Amino acid sequence: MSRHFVPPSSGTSKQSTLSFTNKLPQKASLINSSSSNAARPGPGKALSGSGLNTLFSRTPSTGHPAKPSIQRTSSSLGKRSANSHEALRQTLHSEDSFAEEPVKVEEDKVVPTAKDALKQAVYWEEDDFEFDDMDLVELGLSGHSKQTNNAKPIPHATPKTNTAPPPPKAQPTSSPSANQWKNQFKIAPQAPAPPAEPAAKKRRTLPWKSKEEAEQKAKDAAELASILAIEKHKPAAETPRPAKHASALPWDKTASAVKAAKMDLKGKLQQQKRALSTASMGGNQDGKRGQKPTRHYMSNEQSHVLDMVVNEGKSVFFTGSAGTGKSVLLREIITGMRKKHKNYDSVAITASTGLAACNIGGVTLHSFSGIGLGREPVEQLVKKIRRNPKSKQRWLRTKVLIIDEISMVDGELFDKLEGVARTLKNNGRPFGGIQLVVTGDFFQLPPVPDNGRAAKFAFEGNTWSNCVDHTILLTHIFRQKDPVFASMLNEMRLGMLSPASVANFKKLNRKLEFDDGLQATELFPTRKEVDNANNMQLRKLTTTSEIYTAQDESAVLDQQQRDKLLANCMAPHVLELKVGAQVMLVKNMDETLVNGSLGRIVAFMSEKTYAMVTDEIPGGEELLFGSQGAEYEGLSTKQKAVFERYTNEQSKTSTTKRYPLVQWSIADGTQRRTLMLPEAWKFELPTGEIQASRKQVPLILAWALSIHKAQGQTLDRVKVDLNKVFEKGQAYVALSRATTQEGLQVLNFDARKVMAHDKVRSFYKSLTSAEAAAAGPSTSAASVKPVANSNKSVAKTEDDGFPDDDELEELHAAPAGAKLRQFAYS
Ligand SMILES: Nc1ncnc2c1ncn2[C@@H]1O[C@H](COP(=O)(O)OP(=O)(O)OP(=O)(O)O)[C@@H](O)[C@H]1O
Repeated sequence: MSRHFVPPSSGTSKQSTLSFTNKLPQKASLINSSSSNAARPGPGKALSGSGLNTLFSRTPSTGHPAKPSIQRTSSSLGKRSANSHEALRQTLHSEDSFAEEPVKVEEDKVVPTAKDALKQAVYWEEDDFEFDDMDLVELGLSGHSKQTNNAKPIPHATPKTNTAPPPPKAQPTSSPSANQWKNQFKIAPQAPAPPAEPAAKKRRTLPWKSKEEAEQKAKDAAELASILAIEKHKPAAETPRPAKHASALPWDKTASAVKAAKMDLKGKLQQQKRALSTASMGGNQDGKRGQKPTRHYMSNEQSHVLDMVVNEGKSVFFTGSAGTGKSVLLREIITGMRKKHKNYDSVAITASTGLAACNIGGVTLHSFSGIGLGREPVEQLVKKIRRNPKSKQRWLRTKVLIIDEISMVDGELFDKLEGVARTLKNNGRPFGGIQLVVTGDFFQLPPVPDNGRAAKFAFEGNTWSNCVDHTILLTHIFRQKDPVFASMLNEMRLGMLSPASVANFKKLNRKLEFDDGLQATELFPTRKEVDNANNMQLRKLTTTSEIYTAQDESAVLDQQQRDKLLANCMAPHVLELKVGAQVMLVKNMDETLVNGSLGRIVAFMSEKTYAMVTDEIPGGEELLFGSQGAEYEGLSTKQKAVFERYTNEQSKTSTTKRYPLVQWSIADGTQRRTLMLPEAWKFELPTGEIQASRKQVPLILAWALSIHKAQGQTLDRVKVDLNKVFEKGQAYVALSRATTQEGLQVLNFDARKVMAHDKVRSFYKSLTSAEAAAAGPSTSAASVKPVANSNKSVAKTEDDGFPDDDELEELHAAPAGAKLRQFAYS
């Protein structure tokens, strides 16, 4: 049965209360007595508790309770607290403790009046029950009760007292009370047992981890050695304290605490290392976790847009010619929006093509919206989405919709999505109140025609002007530093070339030669042309092929869907490489090795050999692959061992996993070699759900590249044959990848091939600069126009049938004609 400090009020409540209040003054007065000799009180007798006196008495000056002195020994504490607590226990537990009874007064003592005593007893302050004091009471009592074996625990308001704390021995314990106790009182010293190291197990580890681990082990060993050196000199009388409450001093640590600290440190160092490598890696896909893009300082116009979008929450379309930093700005916006909107799926990141979506860690607009081909009227599309809870939730949760490469989004599709958003969100504002962040350059690749219907540009959509608060033109070109070249490209973009620019472009019809032997990457409209060109070059090499097959995974898609989605990945499923092959990096690695960097394979080797060559043998890498070469006989024993290891790896029978060692030609003219290990690409929905992932060596053959894949890239060496270019915008996209005229070769330049849409030209005439837009809106969202939807054909299934990037390539490459339209949509 539980016992109550205050008697229960049922039945004789009035009497009980009375007897308690009458009794309290005399007990309380004695609690505050300064007598050090505790008189054992009998039932109803006066209580003198020195232990409690210590705890609750106030210092005259401050009126606060005096803290227990830490110089006390455990025996004195035990005795005093035992006396006081036993007295208190007996008083409180005695059946007549709260009975009305005349107060017995000792003659030589000043007897306080009931009022005075009550005052002293009741007027405790908040900090009278500080943690230390409370713990001490509990420990003193319990410790004593264990020792004497006859005292019962004091009934307590909390069930804590039911747990008997350990006796005051120096063994570490997890009980906070015991730790508290030990931290406050000196205990007979005990020699710490020598740390028993568990038998070292042979750890299995990946080969490429060995270098990292060796470094880590050396650091850990040094740290442990320094700790142990200090441990040697620590005072023998000290008792090791439990790790949880140990001081920061190394000699206060137990062997297990040292080990725990070591593990902790190791974890932290690894975390730091991961963070560092993550920060230095530039992502071309996953903006929120894993790879992060190289950060740039935003220009004024980029900052204006960033501010408008992130801080002011404006719906914005920002555009500008190739190389004005739209993609860089978009990545900053995504980062800002993710910070602003804590819910992961509030910000939907989409693009018109799979590749562009992959570049910003998003999904295609079609995939996000769940409308399949989107040919039905809005009402039917809404029904379709409502039938799919995932699509519906995506729409309902979306607060911000980001669309990259808007030039390839059809105007009708844009209108339909606007209608869908308004209906699903049950919100009459443009796009159902979703903030739109749209970017792209309408002078670049246009939307593909749909089922024989000429495609409209998104800006031609009925709802475009209502949905976009600001349309902003970025004007500073980062990619081409040469103003003449930048202006040549700008004229070409508008399809209005001056005779001087035509002459300059014609001058670029010459063969490019580079000291490093690398060729300019030729850009073609179709993937077929690209594959032919690359394979032809690869076959010319007499070295042995090394095949890398991607590790593709998906927990939610079937194989066909997964393969279709992963076809948008820059890294191919199967990659055939040879020593001497020209390759392009398809992921940002650091400041100098970026998406688009060009290099040549110089060797294939295991990570272990690479680590030995680069770290253990001074100049080993240079000896193996440098221009000097190496005379075997002149090498040291260590060098010979590595060379033999490397040679063995090259044999056909070797099963060691080897990776390509690439010699990169950096833009500043320097060279650099790196061993290329597999990297991961993840395709995620706005909810963060991973649809599919690919792990592959981040390289592609780079003698040739499709214009479609090149869109968005910055390349130092480019070759374009304009005879092969058909679609408006293609020539501009291809030529504007180049950073310099020196790095650009143009075959068959013809001004008539450089075409621009009149509609696009007039649309751009209406745009304002970023600074002007920051001053006020250029278009206003007044009222929402109804969306006309007349196409009644039925789509197959959700996300099914929309042309993938290969098909888009074909469509862009084709001269206008029905044949390819059928290919895409039939
Ligand atoms: N604020 C900046 N500071 C320095 N360099 C920048 C900045 N913004 C962009 N760049 C550089 O300019 C080049 C082009 O940038 P980006 O690819 O973002 O342009 P873009 O407008 O998206 O081009 P495109 O339309 O051709 O895809 C890149 O090399 C990029 O690193």
